[in-house]
Amino acid sequence: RKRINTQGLPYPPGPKPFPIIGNALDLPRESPWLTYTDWGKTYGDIVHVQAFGSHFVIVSSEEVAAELFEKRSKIHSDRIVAQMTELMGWDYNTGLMPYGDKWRQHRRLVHQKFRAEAISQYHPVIMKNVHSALRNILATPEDFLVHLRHIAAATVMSIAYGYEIAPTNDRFVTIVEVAVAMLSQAFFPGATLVNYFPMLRHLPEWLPGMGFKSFAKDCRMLTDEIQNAPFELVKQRMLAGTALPCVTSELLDRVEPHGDTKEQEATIKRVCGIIYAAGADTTTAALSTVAPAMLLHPVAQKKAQEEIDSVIGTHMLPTFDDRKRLPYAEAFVRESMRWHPGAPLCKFVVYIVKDEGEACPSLALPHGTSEEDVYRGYYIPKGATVIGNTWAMFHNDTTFQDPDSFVPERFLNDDGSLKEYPTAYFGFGRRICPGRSLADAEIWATTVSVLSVFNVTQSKDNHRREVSVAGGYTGGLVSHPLPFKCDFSPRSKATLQLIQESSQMI
Ligand code: HEM
Repeated sequence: RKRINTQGLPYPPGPKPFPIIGNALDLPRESPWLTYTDWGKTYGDIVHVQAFGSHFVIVSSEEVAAELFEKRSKIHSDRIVAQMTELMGWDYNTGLMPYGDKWRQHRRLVHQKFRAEAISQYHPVIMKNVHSALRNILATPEDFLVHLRHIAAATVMSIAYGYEIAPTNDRFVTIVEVAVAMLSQAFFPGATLVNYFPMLRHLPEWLPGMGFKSFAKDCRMLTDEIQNAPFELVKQRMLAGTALPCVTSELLDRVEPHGDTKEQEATIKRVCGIIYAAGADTTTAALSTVAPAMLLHPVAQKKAQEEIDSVIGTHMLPTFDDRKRLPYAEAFVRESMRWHPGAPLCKFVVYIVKDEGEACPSLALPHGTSEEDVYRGYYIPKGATVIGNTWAMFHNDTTFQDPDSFVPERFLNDDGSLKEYPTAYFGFGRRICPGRSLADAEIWATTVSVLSVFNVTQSKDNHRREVSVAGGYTGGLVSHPLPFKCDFSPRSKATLQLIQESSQMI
């Protein structure tokens, strides 16, 4: 299909396309962020590639992101839905819906429940789950990643469904993890031919090359279950009078009996299904960065601990009321987010955590254009996929001097007060993550609580030699650290007691 450049203007610069297939052979199936970053260095902060008539624009600077995603948000807030997304049943997801009335309706509901002013109602559940993780880390420190990951899933399931997840292998959590992993394999351009040639979906499954069909069918069963299973559980509990207050029960209470109740319930199912799908795995990935951030940066770790000790003392665990009084700890949290941005639905490079640490690139969930646009004299067609390269923005040395180093001080003014914080971590413009205040609260509470009670250090072997940290991050739409070893030791007798007694604090 040929797309006409109606304005006769050049596309933004990029690698030279071949006839018909365009840059299809250049588009990487694996680790696209590496190639995109190289293109950014070669061609500039706005790059264009095309494949089989589909156009892709890659944005590598905050300046271009602000112009396209903020100032021109009316044009740059669509999503280009890959065929596989739909075939796998992921199109129920607010984040993957095209810009329009249905998206607005879903987004409004998520916003009502998760806007910044609404988050304090969730502080107790966040702290309860953080404290429980501290006790679990004390009991089985070797499973610290499991315990940190539990915080996100437990919090979001409690908020969405009033449901307490099992300590391990929870059924609902597992379904989301598997379905997100499947999406991550099939979502990005170049993952499968059906994303370029939608008509392939009509060919029979037994033909060679049609493996995507059974893959999509398996995933659809999971995406149906994500929406239905916890929703039905809440309905049963409401009938039995045992439901705990949660987003699902509150929205069900507001169902208009004289309206289309089926459609209203379907909307609630989709919205709550996405809170749990968008909010668990992403936050988990961010929380998992707490340990490498502390382990690899002992000086910053100690400085943050000294601040916590001097402001709160060693006989109390931090609370949200302390947040404003801990600027260095806040800067530590922000630097962890910059150093390893954990945007969802993005690909990260697998990296080895060496002593000095290496960062992971990420790409935020791509936007799409609903109209053609002209920027800096370049033509951007309607229906183009516009990708904000968060990692490139967080790791450019103009904004962040020596970007691969972990320096919390970069977020502090000379007087110790906090500087403004770049928000690209949570995406851009009208599609910016509506759950960001909740996620931010969880990341802060977890980091500061772990800092307050534990020293995180390198593990030692039987000969008391330090075990080198050989870990890394998984690839995929959401990236998690690969298992690695480190020691969590209570900082003192007082902090040991604090952890042990933390269950009585909320
Ligand atoms: C550390 C955790 C999280 C990160 C890094 C993150 C990041 C993001 C990013 C980068 C986007 C795409 C923004 C864009 O298109 O420009 C997004 C969208 C979204 N996020 Fe999050 N998120 C997190 C947690 C959450 C939580 C806790 C929730 C739910 C309560 C949530 C719900 C959503 C939804 C519904 C969308 C789709 C928004 C839309 O397309 O309009 N996220 N998130």
